[in-house]
Amino acid sequence: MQTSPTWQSPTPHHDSFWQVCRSYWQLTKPRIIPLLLIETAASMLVAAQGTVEPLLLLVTLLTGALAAASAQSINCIYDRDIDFDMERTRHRPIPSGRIQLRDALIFAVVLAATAFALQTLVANVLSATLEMVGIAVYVGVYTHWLKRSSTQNIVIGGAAGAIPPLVGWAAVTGELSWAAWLFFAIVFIWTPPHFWALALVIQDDYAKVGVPMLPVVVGDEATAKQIWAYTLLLVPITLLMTVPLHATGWVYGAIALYLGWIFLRKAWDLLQTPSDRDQAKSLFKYSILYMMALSAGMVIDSLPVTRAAITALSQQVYEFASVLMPLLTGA
Ligand code: HEM
Ligand SMILES: CC(C)=CCC/C(C)=C/CC/C(C)=C/COP(=O)(O)OP(=O)(O)O
Repeated sequence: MQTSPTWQSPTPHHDSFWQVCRSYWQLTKPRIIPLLLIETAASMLVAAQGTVEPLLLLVTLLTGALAAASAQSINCIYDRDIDFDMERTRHRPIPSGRIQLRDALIFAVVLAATAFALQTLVANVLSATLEMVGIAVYVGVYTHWLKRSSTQNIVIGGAAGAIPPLVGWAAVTGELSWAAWLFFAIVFIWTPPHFWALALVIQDDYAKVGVPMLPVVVGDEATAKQIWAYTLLLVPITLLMTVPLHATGWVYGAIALYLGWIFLRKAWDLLQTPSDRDQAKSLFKYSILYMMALSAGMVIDSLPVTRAAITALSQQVYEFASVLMPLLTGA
């Protein structure tokens, strides 16, 4: 691993117990984890058609959080040099010396081992293994291999963030279906617009430490074009959940279409003014809301109460039509 010449292991701190807990909490980059868990839960509910055993749901979300926290901790160890050099990340626990490398590594290994053991015990070995694959892809493919060497770093490495839906599906069914892989594809295609919108805003930081994030290398306009292309691909892909897969119904289909329309409009606006940072920031924020709402749409759609309401409604429409049609046709 290369470390920049400015980084030196800082003098250890002598913090109180609660300060130490806070530092370990920060090491896990906790603000990103809830969305990964929302994806996992949505996938579980779609797989189980609305009713999941509470213990299975709880344990899968807990182990998912532990695995993601482990992955982020290892990322913080690996990236300590560039994190020290970037304003935005300088105050993270390792660059600021609040957590030592060895302690962070032990913490990450304990989290991963606990996640694997608990998930195998309560769910199954496939979902537990997928969590470990998530860590391996984020650390090995994204952080080590691509982050510092390719503009496609977050496209290929972004596969890590798309693994939670696979974990959720496997936890419920013990296998991976087309619908599980489609949910994976949705997050995979969503990641570039999500991250590049933010990267447009914070590109100077990445440029300073030589990380070749797309806008740093190709500029604002080419990045906005890529964002537009991925968004254009994303919206129809989300609809495949309903037709032809029938993993979700029309309620989700309508929600996906509405959310996708807003995403497309925002990506289009950015394409018109690629260097408008407010536009990029707005798209980044919306991308998070989009993924939350899309997952919520899947959950609402899969609930037994929604399914029952749709069945009752379509029966009413059918009855109404069978009364109306003879009147209209004069039969
Ligand atoms: C390789 C893929 C990804 C990269 C490089 C990336 C990068 C980032 C960065 C740099 C931030 C700003 C965080 C900060 O200021 O410390 C962020 C925010 C965020 N990311 Fe991503 N992200 C990726 C994929 C994902 C995925 C898959 C999810 C979840 C499904 C996700 C969810 C979030 C959320 C919820 C935030 C907002 C956190 C906040 O409240 O500040 N990201 N992302
Ligand atoms: C199933 C499982 C365990 C999945 C884990 C996947 C995972 C942790 C995805 C998170 C992706 C992410 C937020 C990257 C941040 O990039 P960065 O670290 O380069 O950002 P930085 O510039 O803020 O350091």
